[in-house]
Amino acid sequence: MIQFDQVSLQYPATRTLALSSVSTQVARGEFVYLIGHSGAGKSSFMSLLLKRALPTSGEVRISGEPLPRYRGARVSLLRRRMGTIFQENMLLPHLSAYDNVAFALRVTEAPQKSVLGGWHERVTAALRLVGLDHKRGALPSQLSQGEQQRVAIARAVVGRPALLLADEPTGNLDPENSREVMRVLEKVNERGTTVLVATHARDLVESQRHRTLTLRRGELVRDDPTGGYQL
Ligand SMILES: Nc1ncnc2c1ncn2[C@@H]1O[C@H](COP(=O)(O)OP(=O)(O)OP(=O)(O)O)[C@@H](O)[C@H]1O
Repeated sequence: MIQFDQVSLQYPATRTLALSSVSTQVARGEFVYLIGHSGAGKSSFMSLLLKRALPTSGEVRISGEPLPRYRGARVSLLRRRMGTIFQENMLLPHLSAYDNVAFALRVTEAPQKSVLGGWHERVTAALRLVGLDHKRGALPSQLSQGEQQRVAIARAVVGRPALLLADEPTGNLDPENSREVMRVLEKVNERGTTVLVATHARDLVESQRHRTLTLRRGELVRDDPTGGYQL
């Protein structure tokens, strides 16, 4: 699903070397944590996958295809095949939980295809997956932080992405809500979506174990298939 081959990323403005010769692969269907101190390069790793940044050297491939070959409309297509979740859930404040999820489907799918696909069923299924169908009419301000983050997950997966990228998805949450969000991400993974989670949440990485990649000052220093939080 993801292949990094000797990937380095240096930001031109500051000349910061955010990633240094990183090589790794993530297979379809895996659940992988990306950990490291602040500034270690986790978000930069994600930015390359979203083609928000280009490697200074080396190659990033998704589904076997080098990312630089993706241009224009194909970049949009690439992003549609990826769901994203960030620390700030960025829900639209004036739309209900249901409409936030439906809106995502509307902007990512061709209209005729969506009609055939049954929007309503898909939005309902996504809200059920995160356990919030009963709150479908609530505005984000009427939901707890944890519930808002679960709506954000529903929005990220309603288009059935092959890959879900989550950058600090539990950053704003208390331990109970954090565990719940991680359980929902595991459910998404069980349905076949490859999940990559960049996180500082030691407790979660320790308790809900998955393969763990550790970055240190831009270098990939550890790849542990059994997981555990060791920086
Ligand atoms: N747009 C940018 N321009 C210049 N330097 C950047 C940019 N984004 C990140 N950096 C630098 O690149 C390095 C890696 O940053 P990155 O955001 O990838 O780390 P991180 O592991 O995600 O950190 P955190 O856990 O704090 O979010 C840091 O030294 C950072 O200051």
